[in-house]
Amino acid sequence: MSIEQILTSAPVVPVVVIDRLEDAEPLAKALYNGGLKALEITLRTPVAAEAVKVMKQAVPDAYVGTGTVIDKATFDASIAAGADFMVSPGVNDQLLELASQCDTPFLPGAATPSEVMRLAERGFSFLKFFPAQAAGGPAMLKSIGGPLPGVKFCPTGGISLDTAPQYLALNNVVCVGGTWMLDKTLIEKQDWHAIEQLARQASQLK
Ligand SMILES: O=C(O)C(=O)C[C@H](O)[C@H](O)COP(=O)(O)O
Repeated sequence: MSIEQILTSAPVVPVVVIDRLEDAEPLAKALYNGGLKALEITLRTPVAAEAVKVMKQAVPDAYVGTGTVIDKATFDASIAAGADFMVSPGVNDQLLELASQCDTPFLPGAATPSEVMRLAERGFSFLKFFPAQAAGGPAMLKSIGGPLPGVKFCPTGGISLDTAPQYLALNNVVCVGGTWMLDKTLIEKQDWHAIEQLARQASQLK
């Protein structure tokens, strides 16, 4: 399994912040049944690593990865949870070293041409562009694609249902990350049917 296969499995990667472990199974099923095949579970809450394990069992054909991988602790926690891939908002030397010794696909983050070039030099041809909207949005990515056409991106950060198509239209974008389908009120109410509908809407974006 490669990061390319994972990122091309659907146009949108939902970036999940999970607060209640009991939500993990129905939430994963709603997202997957709605057509979102790769799920990024941020390691920002106490139950996140356990939620990854639960989700992998609930939707065995999905790619369940971790997000907010920022240091050795979060890297190791991802491996221990059986993550199918790992996403970082940026990168550092320690993560590059850990990733080079590990088969699990890793998607580091970059927001400037120099960061993109350094990661391309290390062999990465797929990167997270974060924080997408704040770092210049589609115009910035289009500009980066001029001199650096070989690197493809999953822009994430501040992207909505309305702005996602502007990113997806670019040659150097494979998918976008977002949280808009994870409506907090619907999750609070455990309205999984409505979440599935939002996921389906996202999965049909072009
Ligand atoms: O946790 C990480 O590793 C991150 O990089 C942050 C996420 O990508 C953003 O939380 C996306 O959230 P929105 O801006 O609502 O789309």
